[in-house]
Amino acid sequence: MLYNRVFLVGFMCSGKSTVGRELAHTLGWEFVDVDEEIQRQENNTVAGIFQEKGEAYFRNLELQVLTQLSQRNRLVISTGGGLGANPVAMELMKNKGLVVWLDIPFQEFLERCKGDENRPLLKKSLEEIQLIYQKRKEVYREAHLHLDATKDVPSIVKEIVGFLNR
Ligand SMILES: Nc1ncnc2c1ncn2[C@@H]1O[C@H](COP(=O)(O)OP(=O)(O)OP(=O)(O)O)[C@@H](O)[C@H]1O
Ligand SMILES: O=C(O)C1=C[C@@H](O)[C@@H](O)[C@H](O)C1
Ligand SMILES: [Mg+2]
Repeated sequence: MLYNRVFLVGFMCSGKSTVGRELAHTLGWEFVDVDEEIQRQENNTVAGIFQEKGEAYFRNLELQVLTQLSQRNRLVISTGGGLGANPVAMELMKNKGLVVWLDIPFQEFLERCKGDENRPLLKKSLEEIQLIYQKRKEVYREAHLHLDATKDVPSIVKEIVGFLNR
């Protein structure tokens, strides 16, 4: 296989954590979710880190954790919604593995994500979130593989495995 790592990127609630876990299981690889790894290292929630240390601190930590993880092999890495939209992170991921964009329409994001207390960005107005959604696509679209993430999880996993084995 050409790749040792798969990075999943996409907007909030596109399914990065859900698909990542299933994909790792199918490949027999390890799975790490960057948000969960940060929460473990900081012994705090994402919302708590944003509140107590600020967003810039969180964004810097995301990049550090991604760099550490990019040195491990046979690993599926689910990124946070903002990390995959950082051009520096995108460049790093593309050099280190297969980058997959899980793409969902804005409406689907609203339905899946509404009411989630642990996502600080959801405190912004709908107009602001929609702008962030549009802007992030400019970076997400640099991924190697662009998938319709409204499909069911097993179909998405199958597409990624098919691409890895092509
Ligand atoms: N393909 C899918 N079809 C239907 N529901 C899905 C699908 N993938 C994920 N979901 C659901 O959408 C919600 C968000 O999924 P998940 O937490 O995996 O997204 P995420 O991309 O990791 O979000 P975040 O950016 O906040 O980390 C969950 O309730 C999950 O069960
Ligand atoms: O879209 C974002 O900017 C974020 C998404 C989540 O995965 C977390 O990383 C955090 O809530 C920020
Ligand atoms: Mg997640």
